[in-house]
Amino acid sequence: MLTVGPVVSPAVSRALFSSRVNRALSVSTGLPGDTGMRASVQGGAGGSGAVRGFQEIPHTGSNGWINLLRFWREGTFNQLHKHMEKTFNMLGPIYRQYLGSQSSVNILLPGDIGELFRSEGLHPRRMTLQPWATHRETRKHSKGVFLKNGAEWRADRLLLNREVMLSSAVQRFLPLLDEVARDFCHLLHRKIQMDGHGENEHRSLTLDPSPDLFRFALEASCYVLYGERIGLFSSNPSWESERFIWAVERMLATTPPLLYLPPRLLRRLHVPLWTQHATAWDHIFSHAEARIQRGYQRLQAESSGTGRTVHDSRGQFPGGTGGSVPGSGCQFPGVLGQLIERGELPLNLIRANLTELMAGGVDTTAVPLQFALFELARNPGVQEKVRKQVKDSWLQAAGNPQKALQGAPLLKGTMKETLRLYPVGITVQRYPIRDIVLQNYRIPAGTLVQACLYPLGRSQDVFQNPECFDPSRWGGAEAGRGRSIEDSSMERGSGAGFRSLAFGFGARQCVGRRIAESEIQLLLLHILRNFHLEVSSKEDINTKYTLILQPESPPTITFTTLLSSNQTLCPQ
Ligand code: HEM
Repeated sequence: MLTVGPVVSPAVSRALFSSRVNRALSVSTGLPGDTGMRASVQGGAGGSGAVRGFQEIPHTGSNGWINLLRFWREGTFNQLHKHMEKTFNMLGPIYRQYLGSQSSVNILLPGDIGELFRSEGLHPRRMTLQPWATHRETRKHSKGVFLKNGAEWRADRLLLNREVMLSSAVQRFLPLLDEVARDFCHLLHRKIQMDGHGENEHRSLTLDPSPDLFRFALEASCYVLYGERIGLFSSNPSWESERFIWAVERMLATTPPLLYLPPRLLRRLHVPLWTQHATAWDHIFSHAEARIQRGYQRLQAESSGTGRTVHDSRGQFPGGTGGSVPGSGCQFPGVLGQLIERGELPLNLIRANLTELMAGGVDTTAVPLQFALFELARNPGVQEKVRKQVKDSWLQAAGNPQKALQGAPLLKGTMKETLRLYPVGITVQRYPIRDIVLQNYRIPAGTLVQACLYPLGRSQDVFQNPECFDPSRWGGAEAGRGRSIEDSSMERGSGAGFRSLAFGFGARQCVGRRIAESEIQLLLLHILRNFHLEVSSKEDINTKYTLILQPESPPTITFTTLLSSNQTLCPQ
């Protein structure tokens, strides 16, 4: 459903855009195009469906198409996070955003966000990424949990949770991720030995670690999903994996501008943006398909002679013979093996979900690692504090990765602090299933509401000294050393549990959360044990939004060795 507004010249619309509240032009009838639902109009000027008395929620211009044109012309799409922050500063903690055919209510305060999540219902819904859905429909691919809704979503999700979210699952994959994180450090040691300078024990090398971080994330994902290493740290990593990393980046970068336009029309018109988007997805699917086939065949080969049966009554991978047993039981066969073995999820859905996990699992972990290394490098005091805890914990844990992480809560604090300042997804969205009241405005059920994480993480109303990178604000400094700096404000404000939301919330939160948390923390743990980090400039890093938040140009870091490569191998 479109938002209807009067036609105005660009100059006039620009002026209106920057005005505080544009009530004069608001003749909006409208509701979220995305839901296809029309929530009841509650009255008030413009009838946008959310009223306090007869006031409309503040907004920055009610014609979504004019706003869209302006965003396009001014290049706002890749600065959407900054645009949101500015708009909150201008209009207060709630505003309505009209963009193309979509309208959303944007909020920022933890108390309001808590209220939103309390009304998400049994089958929470996010904004549909229509370009992704259109790609699946045109190529006749099944959808995975990211794109499904309702009871269908829940059924798949419960099966996936068992393989990747439960603590028993984490125990299975943690050693694999630990192995990949150590290998990353060996690779870095080799590079420093070859190309670095300085004394034997303390050699340094300045480099952009991003390409290796992306390889790390893909290697780690594949190990967990397929139970198999793919050799990305070897001297000649496979070309198809490099292409996969490139394809995920293209797919993400082409998504935001397509979100507000009708993808089916763009497809029919062969608009280049759509073609690029669809081609990127095709690469992602063919890479995932090849991996799944290989994994399946390997599982069959490994299982021959064991006498257990695969539950294959609900479908078969083309080319697979079916009926054999994956895994001998003593080795983790990867999420793929586990799902096949259980036989509860049809094979087309295993394929759909593993492809989503692959696509969702690389940039989302590599990018926060870029930011975390940068922040640790430009805050040497923080770096030392975290390193000290890590080293003590590592000694205590005697090489057990789970114990090592438990004993170093500042690592978790580092990850949370990184995601506070640089949330991968700049918003989390929900459609409340009942009317809710936020800031005294009534929001009808079915309205798209966005919790805006980037402005939230940088808000002085929510965090003390938000500009400071301080992992101990989340607790975890040495025991008995007093309270974290957030303690007092947590008690003061409402919604204390809704400040750290980078992985979303509740039943629909990120299904890859445990994988990502383990990957990020283990890599930081091994890097801090092995290397000292420095940056040449302490200037803030510029960021861009390409569906996820990324550095505009990847930070360059100087790594200096603290341990020799041999010492990394030893548990202590
Ligand atoms: C730091 C890393 C990551 C962050 C910050 C992140 C963030 C998010 C967020 C905010 C959501 C939406 C949650 C909600 O609506 O409440 C989400 C969903 C999802 N994420 Fe992640 N993610 C990360 C890593 C991963 C990884 C490693 C994978 C795959 C292995 C993954 C796969 C998914 C999938 C499939 C969904 C959809 C879940 C559903 O709708 O049921 N993510 N993620």
